[in-house]
Amino acid sequence: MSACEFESLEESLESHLPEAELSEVKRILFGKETQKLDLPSCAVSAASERDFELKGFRFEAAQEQLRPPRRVRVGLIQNRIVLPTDAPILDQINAMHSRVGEMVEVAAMCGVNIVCFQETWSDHALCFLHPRERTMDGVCGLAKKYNMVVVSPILEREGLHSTLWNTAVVISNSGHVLGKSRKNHIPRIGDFNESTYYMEGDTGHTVFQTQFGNIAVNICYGRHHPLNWLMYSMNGAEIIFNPSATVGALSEPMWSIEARNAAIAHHCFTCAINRVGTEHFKSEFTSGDGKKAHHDFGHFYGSSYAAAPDGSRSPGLSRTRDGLLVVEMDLNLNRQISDKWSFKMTGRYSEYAEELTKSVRPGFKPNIVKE
Ligand SMILES: NC(=O)NCCC(=O)O
Repeated sequence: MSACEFESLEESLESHLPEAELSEVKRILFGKETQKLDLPSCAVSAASERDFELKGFRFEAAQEQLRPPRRVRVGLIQNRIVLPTDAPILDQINAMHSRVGEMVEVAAMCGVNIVCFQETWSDHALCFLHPRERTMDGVCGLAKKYNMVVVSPILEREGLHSTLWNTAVVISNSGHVLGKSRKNHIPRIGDFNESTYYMEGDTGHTVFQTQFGNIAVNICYGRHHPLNWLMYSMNGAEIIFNPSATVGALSEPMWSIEARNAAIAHHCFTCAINRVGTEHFKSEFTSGDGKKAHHDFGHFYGSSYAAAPDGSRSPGLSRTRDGLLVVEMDLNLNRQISDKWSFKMTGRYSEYAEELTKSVRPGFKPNIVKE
């Protein structure tokens, strides 16, 4: 079986482990079990007709006496490209818009309040040639129509000098652009040599206050930087989205750990969304890493999931299919876990800040005791 045919870790465990062992394995691997959401039958049949996976799970929090629950439904959308990479650009754009549009419609049927698409969802190559406004108009319309906050990661072309940023635009459920978060760590690894075309983001660690909670966006490669997650959380993020585009050979063993670890470390929810499929390019390319010239990046393995501050995580979407993951989270869980584990209270942040500042200054001498 090739890497792009293997459906998912969960499916493999379920089909091979005896029932009694399966629940223990899942408890140890995935934490407290997330309950399946009862999704409306119109949504289930629409997803099946439109040929994408639909899954829904709930993270529970304890009932509190002084605060009502703060339940939010989040939708994570992963999708493959619709047309080949050499189809006319406008056809590719339109096809992608209608594909994602029909998935958002199903998210609305499922009562989703905040939806997040994968990194540069309307495609890297397209966005270069494609004025941002066109993408934005359509997405703002969806946000307003469905009363949904939309996190829309795009390629942003800015200003007279055409600076290119890898940006997530956050659109309020009113249909207005609330703001944007630019990718602040740009990869220089393998075929992801993005530093040749994107600038390092300059929007800091912005958090967006929405009707459904305070959200932030840590784009793709930013998830490898623990301090990046920390800073979104320091600014009050209750849910941090990680729209990504990454391939199996490079990052798959890290995928299930990084966003989940951030949820644990910062008492917040995190949502990791990855592209899916293998995309072929007519022209061969190399990335100066000793590999032979090739026509694709490898397999984008999907596997989008959400993680909670108590260390639990939802099952992932498929590694091979388009999908919508609906996750209900009670944001009260963040403070409940913070009261229990107190990482924010016990963290020695001013001490780290002081030592860190010294360590990046010229002449820094590491604190090592030698015999
Ligand atoms: N899109 C992107 O930043 N990819 C880099 C590879 C990775 O971080 O897994």
